[in-house]
Amino acid sequence: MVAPPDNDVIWARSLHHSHNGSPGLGGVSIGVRDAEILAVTGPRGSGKTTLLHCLSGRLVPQEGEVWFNSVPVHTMAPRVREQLRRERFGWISADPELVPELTVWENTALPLLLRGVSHRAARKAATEWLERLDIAPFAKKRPHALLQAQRQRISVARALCGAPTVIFADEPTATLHRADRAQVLRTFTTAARSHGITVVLATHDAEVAALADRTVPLLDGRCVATVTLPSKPEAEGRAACSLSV
Ligand SMILES: Nc1ncnc2c1ncn2[C@@H]1O[C@H](COP(=O)(O)OP(=O)(O)OP(=O)(O)O)[C@@H](O)[C@H]1O
Repeated sequence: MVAPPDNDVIWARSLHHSHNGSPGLGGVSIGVRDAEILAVTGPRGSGKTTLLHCLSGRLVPQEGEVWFNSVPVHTMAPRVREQLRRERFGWISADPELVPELTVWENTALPLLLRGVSHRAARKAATEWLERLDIAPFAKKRPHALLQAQRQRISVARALCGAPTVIFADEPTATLHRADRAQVLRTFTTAARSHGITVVLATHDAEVAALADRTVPLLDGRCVATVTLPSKPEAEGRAACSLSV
């Protein structure tokens, strides 16, 4: 095994994975730097979800390596991988995947409660994130009483509440209306940047990808290029434009 570069939080080499014979990934290598927002883009079926599942340890690739902070994930026992995901990663998908029996604040605080943080401290942290996402008034309600857009905000709050090292966001705003989408994404990316959270964001939406520092386009399960976006005022020092295949 080749050790990954020190400055990559997530590093993967030559990932291959097929789903019951249907090709998902055909040899993807990727490095995700500390505190960057990386967009994985591509049309439907290009392998974005499969890649995020492999990078986050949800799925073990049939071939290839995944490393997190220089620790191999692909060789971890399932329980260790699950612990890594619970303690260091956050996950947001297009479908909020909330626990229907729990209230909004309990759903938000879940990553902390699962780690044994006290109810009082977990509730305080959850309330802060719910306020930032403008859904604090619903804290005591259950998910079914909320609109889809509000439920999606809870799943964003839950991912941030766990103070993870990396958040994997798979089409996080695909089901939201345009105005909602812009606000949720702005809150999410601003929070990730201010807390130094690395984000791997899968999207087929160019407007969403434009919020990232760097874009990795996929096509038919392969990387076609890596694009570093022109530096923004808050991203001084990044390369103006680079292209590599
Ligand atoms: N559980 C599965 N069973 C069978 N085939 C699958 C499964 N999951 C993904 N695939 C196939 O793997 C390929 C990559 O799918 P994947 O969902 O990773 O792409 P994607 O870029 O995320 O697409 P989308 O934007 O539609 O979610 C597609 O051809 C898809 O049909």
